[in-house]
Amino acid sequence: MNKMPFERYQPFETVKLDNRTWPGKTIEKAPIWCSVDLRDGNQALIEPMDTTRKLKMYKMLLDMGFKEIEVGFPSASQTDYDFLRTLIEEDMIPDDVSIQVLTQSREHLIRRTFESIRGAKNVIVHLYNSTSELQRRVVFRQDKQGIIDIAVAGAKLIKELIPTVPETKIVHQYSPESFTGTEMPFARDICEAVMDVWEASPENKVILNLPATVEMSTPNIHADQIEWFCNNVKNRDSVIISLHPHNDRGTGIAATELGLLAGADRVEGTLFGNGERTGNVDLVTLAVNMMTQGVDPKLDISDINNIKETAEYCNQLPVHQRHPWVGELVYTAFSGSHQDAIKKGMIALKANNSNQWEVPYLPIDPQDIGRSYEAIIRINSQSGKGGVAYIMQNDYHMDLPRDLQVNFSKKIQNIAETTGREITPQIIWDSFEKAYLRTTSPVEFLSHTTVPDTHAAEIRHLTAEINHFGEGKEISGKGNGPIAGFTDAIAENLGVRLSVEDYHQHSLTHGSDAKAVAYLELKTSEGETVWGVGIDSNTTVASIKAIVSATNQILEN
Ligand SMILES: CC(=O)SCCNC(=O)CCNC(=O)[C@H](O)C(C)(C)COP(=O)(O)OP(=O)(O)OC[C@H]1O[C@@H](n2cnc3c(N)ncnc32)[C@H](O)[C@@H]1OP(=O)(O)O
Ligand SMILES: CC(C)C(=O)C(=O)O
Repeated sequence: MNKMPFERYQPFETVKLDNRTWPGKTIEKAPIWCSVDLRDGNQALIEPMDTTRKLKMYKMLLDMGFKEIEVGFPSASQTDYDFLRTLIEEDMIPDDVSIQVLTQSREHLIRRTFESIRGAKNVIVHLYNSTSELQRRVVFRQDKQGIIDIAVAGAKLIKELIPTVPETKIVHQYSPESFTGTEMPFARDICEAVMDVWEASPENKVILNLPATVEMSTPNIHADQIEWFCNNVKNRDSVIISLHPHNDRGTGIAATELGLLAGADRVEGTLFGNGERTGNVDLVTLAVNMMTQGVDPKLDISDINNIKETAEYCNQLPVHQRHPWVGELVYTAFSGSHQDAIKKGMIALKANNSNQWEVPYLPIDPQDIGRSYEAIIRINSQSGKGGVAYIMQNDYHMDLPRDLQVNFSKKIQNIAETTGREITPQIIWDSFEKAYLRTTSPVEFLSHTTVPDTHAAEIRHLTAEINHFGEGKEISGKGNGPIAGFTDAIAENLGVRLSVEDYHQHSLTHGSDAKAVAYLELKTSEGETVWGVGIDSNTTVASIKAIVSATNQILEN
């Protein structure tokens, strides 16, 4: 085996943080959410959104309840600029919503940014420059002071330009881009230098956005960095600490949740995690995660399928079938023991009549976010009797007795193994009909009458009209009821000897056209078990049809 070149990489440096508090905390309220779909998400697309797509995304973000939306990098592209002008000129920004615009700390870009926001009511002007040791050395070739100078120059120009937009309330935001790759004391120093320019105060809070521009460490280190920063930045009550995690290591959600425990107030991210490389942190997952802990997420995710379809349209990228909370397969169990537990959990839930959700393998009620129960159980060769019984119950209202479940699931298992394919509810029903509902051929029941015996009141004589291999026939027998009388008639007239071992029935529908289903476990004279099932509006006839079905199985085998 080839050795992996691990020696080319260094472990990420830990943060010296005594008495960290985040491990013992829980998330108790939603953060301030800021969607960056139209900027960070958009800049990572194969084909950036056109105006139609941008508007569709923007409107959906509003519908979801976002109050802060980064609408673009207006100084970087004419499309972003024009889109912002459309939002402002066509009065498409609600009064309680702030639009956010990104700019590098470069004079011409900042000036153009201010031109783009003319006429808007609430704008977050988002200034950034990169601060990590690597970027300082390789990209900017500047020492720490040089990097602080870039940030301060941009901050000063922004302050200077505020009078040019008198109708606009400006909130300041600064990002030490690549924060997580920056020495913490330097990150603090550069942020404080910018805070000083903007005169941050409790009344004039500055947003300090601390990006994990590239996710490079385990989430606990991210949390330590955030807690360190919250503890060490001056005038904590004058700043809003914002997270901007990416997902390079696949732990963007964990890093964000731990970052919130560590003291952050705000989160920037995108729907389903679109964004550079492996994406920004996924705000939908974060919000639903919160809901699962009994916390109001303050975002409306009640129609997650629509959010997904819109995001897929706008981004022209699919959302994975296993994506948390939204993927096509995430509420579906294929494996037998999961299906059995889900089926029992759903029954228990109904019986408890409680509002609290509690079903094994289903961490939320799919209906709470607009998904259905339709696909929670699907059948393949990994499935067991519980799953098959669930489909019969859920899709066809047939509550199979346990021994029939065992008998039937073996047949389904056989089909699944032979075909190697998923077994749809329709195939399950067709197989059930073929196996147990064989009520028309070679024997078909037409009608029956019973009369009491003239000597023994408990004995009744039954006469039945049947079709037998296509020919009308009258058969008769006796017993203590119509079922016993019919099995006797079948034995005497057709030579098929059956004894009833077990009997279950329930109604299938309600109202005047109500039907009943009867499940009969019968034994042949050779001791073989045969299950027959009959459906009819008359419960006695349903049972007789079940005997007919068992008879037909024997006659045809
Ligand atoms: C982590 C993030 O996602 S940050 C956002 C990134 N998004 C984008 O880049 C999308 C939009 N960007 C663009 O369209 C372009 O990059 C523009 C219009 C902003 C700038 O274009 P250009 O000036 O032609 O080129 P380019 O981006 O290569 O400029 C790099 C220069 O800006 C400097 N620079 C980069 N970022 C910053 C910054 N935040 N503040 C100040 N200077 C910066 C670089 O050091 C470099 O300087 P140099 O030319 O002296 O070496
Ligand atoms: C501009 C900043 C916030 C950014 O997009 C990043 O660091 O990923």
